[in-house]
Amino acid sequence: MTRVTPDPFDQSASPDTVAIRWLGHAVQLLDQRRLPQEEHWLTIEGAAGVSQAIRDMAVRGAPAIGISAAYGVALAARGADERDWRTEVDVAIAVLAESRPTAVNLFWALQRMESVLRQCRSREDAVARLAEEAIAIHREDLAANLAMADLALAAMALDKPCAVLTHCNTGALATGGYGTALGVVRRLHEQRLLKRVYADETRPWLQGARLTAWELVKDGIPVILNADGAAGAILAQGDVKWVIVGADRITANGDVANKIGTYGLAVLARHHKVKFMVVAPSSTVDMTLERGSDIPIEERDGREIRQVGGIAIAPEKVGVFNPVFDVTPANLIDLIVTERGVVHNPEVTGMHKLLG
Ligand SMILES: CSC[C@H]1O[C@H](OP(=O)(O)O)[C@H](O)[C@@H]1O
Repeated sequence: MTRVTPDPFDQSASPDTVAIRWLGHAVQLLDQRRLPQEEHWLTIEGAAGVSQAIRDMAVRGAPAIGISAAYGVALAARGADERDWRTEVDVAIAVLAESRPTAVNLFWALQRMESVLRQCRSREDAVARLAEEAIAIHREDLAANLAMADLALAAMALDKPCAVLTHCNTGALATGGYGTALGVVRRLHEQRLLKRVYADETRPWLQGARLTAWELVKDGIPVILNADGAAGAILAQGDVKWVIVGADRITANGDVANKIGTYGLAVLARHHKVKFMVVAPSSTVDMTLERGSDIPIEERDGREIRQVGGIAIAPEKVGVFNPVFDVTPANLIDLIVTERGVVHNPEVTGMHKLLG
């Protein structure tokens, strides 16, 4: 099936879900805290607002965080004083870097923006060039997702439709469009190779229930929502052939930080002889860190566990442990797919052969 690359900047040309829009003077973010009840767009005109939106998870998902931060830097140049513009943009980059610690795409995007900033000779120049760079980061992410979907399907070499299971939300909402792991699910569906996708609800923030289910139902892709605790029983049934997830940071040895619960899923997949695939752009690979234990893991407020939708489901005073990512060791992963190529059995070569 031929696919026309959707343009995230041309809403009329693309029927696909879009979560980030660049207006030139502002960035618009589809507020993911309010989905699926409401499609509410935030219009943000400065870097501090973008940083807050990332922190509060109005925008989330590793690539989407990086893209938003890049637009935040572009906005900082626009709003800067003629005399102090360089210092003001530097401060904005520092503020954005504090937003969330785990997804390396944030730091990767800020580094790209910083190196363009270093080449700018005037505020006017910076306004134009930083916006161009942010748009390039956005477009490249969408292109990477489409390329990864092709590479993943080739590696899966399916001769008949299969069921898969996914965790969290790795779709258009989490990326520059189309999705990473969910992009592979979309492509399987387009190629009539998807029986159904099981979507873990993904406690505590419910990215699976609120976002993945919303995206897939909207696009007519057969999805079954399940409690996270049901994943083992689903894999035991033998219907699911692949677990497909995204990533927030992949270290040089092929370890993968992803949404909390991913590690348990990988253990279950190995036990049930189900293949385990990670799909992430090269902007998620951090070759400066050797292993997963080096990755800073974000812990969020205990209210995310004690409450659901603002309603208490546990005693207010109970102690809570709320790490929002875990690390899956390379030896539990069968395949890592990036837009630059595929790594089979990453425990053997790590990411060195592909990106070293
Ligand atoms: C396409 S990567 C999405 C990635 O982001 C998620 O985390 P969060 O919702 O906290 O930003 C999760 O780890 C996903 O795999």
